[in-house]
Amino acid sequence: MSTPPLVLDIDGTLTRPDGWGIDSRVFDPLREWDAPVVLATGKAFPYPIALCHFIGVPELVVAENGGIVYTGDAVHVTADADAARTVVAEYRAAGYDLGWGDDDTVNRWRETEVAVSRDQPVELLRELATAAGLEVIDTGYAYHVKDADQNKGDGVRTIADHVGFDLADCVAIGDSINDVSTFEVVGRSFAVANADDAARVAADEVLAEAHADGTLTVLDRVR
Ligand SMILES: O=C(O)COP(=O)(O)O
Ligand SMILES: [Mg+2]
Repeated sequence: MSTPPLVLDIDGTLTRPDGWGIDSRVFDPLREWDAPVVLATGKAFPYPIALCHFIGVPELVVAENGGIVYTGDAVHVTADADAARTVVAEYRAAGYDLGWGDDDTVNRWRETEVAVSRDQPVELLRELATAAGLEVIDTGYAYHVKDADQNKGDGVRTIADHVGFDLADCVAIGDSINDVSTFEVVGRSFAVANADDAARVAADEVLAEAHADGTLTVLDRVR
């Protein structure tokens, strides 16, 4: 059997056992992976691009939960942030804050949604988002105010079509609700042990190992 293309979430999936920072053990196996490696994340576009660059693999990226898709030769923008920015402005006007400090590097380059820190109260945010026809998803790393149509799975499909690999051959690994749409489009899906309930239910298999330990286990098994 040939090496399968990979679709990898970042936070919770490539992270160290404490949940923060990339586990350096993933760098070499990914750089040497003999098939496409797609990073599919909720983070803003520059983060997964930089990670591909520093791993040393071609840039194939789904960012902002599917709002931005990079096929290696074209950027596809599938959503816009106007409605989410309005919701967040209302949230602020009610006395709340996004929780990232003045410079807000979490949202500075974000084009199609807005992320709010999980240490901020979510009830009013959800209410305002629902009233605007948007949703709030909790990835375990941030609340994302976004268009409900925007998802990672559609972005993965766009990349597979452009690059020319078969989704049925792909192996995906993830940890949260924003990976469910990815799990639905690929051939085989794995949730790491730290995954939330939505990811556990959607995955073909829930791993015994957490974070990068789980991901490294899968890489060993499917290589
Ligand atoms: O941006 C987040 O909240 C989580 O990022 P992830 O999709 O790479 O886990
Ligand atoms: Mg994640």
